[in-house]
Order: sequence, then C-alpha cells, then structure tokens
Amino acid sequence: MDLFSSLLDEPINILPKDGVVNYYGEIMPLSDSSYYFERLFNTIAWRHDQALVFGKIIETKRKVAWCADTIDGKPFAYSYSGVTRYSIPFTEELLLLKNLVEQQSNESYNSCLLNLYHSGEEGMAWHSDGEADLKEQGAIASLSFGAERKFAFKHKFSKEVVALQLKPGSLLVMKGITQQHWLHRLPPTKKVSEPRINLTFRTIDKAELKYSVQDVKS
Ligand SMILES: O=C(O)CCC(=O)C(=O)O
Ligand SMILES: [Fe+2]
Repeated sequence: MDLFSSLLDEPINILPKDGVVNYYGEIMPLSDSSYYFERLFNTIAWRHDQALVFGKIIETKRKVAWCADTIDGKPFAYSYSGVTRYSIPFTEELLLLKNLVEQQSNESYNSCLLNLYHSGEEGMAWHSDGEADLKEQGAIASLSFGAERKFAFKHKFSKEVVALQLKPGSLLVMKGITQQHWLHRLPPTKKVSEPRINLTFRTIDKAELKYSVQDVKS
C-alpha cells in the first residue's frame, strides 16, 4: 500500500529532531485539487516576485500573491527579502481552503502566501520562514496543487537532509522551533514540465501588519 496515496490517519512528523513538520497526505480528492488549481490559476492576480540581492532588486520567474485579512478592504503591507508587498483580500476559494487547513491542522492563520511555479525549472532556494513579522513559532501550513514536486529540509548545523514528495491536494505543516533549526527548499527539476501552485498559510503578528492605504501599486 502506498502510505502517501491519501489522507493519513495521523500526520507523520518527518523531522528526526529540532522541530515538527507534519505531513498529512492528500486532504482532498484529485478532482477537487484539480478544480482548485484551475480556479487559483485563473482568478489570482499573479505577479513576479521581487527580492533585494546585493542591493539590486531582482525579479523571480515564479509568480506570487499575498492575501491577508483586511479592514474595510484596505491592503496591508508585509516585508521580506528586503521588499514590501501589499495584500489582496482573501477570495472565496482561499477562505474555504483556509478553513479546511485550519480544521485539519487545528491551528488558525490570518494570511496566505501563494506561489505559482510554471514548470519544474522554477523552484525556491534554501531558506527558512523566519521573517520578523511572522508570529514567533507560529504554524505554517503548506497546501499543494498541480504538479507533484520534491520538497526538502536541511538542518542548519548537522546538514542532515530530509525530503518528501508533495502530491496535489496534500498538506504539510511546519511548527514550533522548525524555522530556527531547519532550512527548506523546492529544488528545480527538469523532470517536471507541469505547473504547480502552493499556498502557505501563516500568522502575521497583527501588531506588525502595517496598515497601508497610500503607496499601493495597482
Ligand atoms: O512551494 C513550496 O512548497 C514552498 C514555498 C515556501 O517555502 C515559501 O513560500 O516560503
Ligand atoms: Fe518557505
């Protein structure tokens, strides 16, 4: 039996030490995850991401969006990799998926970073999600759609690597001290030509959310 072919009875902590990364398997049937892939692909205002590298702004091939709770529909500002982003409101699908993920993981989230990788040639380099604006040791829930991709963790000190395949419709939750001790990445690969969408639900410290009306680029 393929253990990872469907929702697991109990999530599995794939890390041997210094943190918790729970893999839940597929939390929805393939027909649902295909439906959400299409909806997200077609309805989200995707943009190329930017990062500040050696004082220069570079654009990623991958596209992103950032959704957060808003007040009176006004966007919030959020900074990482030296660049400030502005939130778009949660769409109906995203709210539904947020509820599903909150129920499965028994945690709550107030924002979502969305990534669109057009093919296996696009990935994400080693990093940890330890931005100052994030709630300390808050859970980060990663929901995948579209192409199956490999995802890996590397211990910052021992350099131990743990990897798994992220199936469409699968849920992975990083918790506790994980971000302090482990890096993670989505390795690029020539073996995958199909696109993948990944949603990471997070909790941004409300006090850190900068309420921003002016300065918003449409
Ligand atoms: O695409 C993924 O599975 C992970 C994305 C990620 O690590 C991030 O957005 O911080
Ligand atoms: Fe990350």
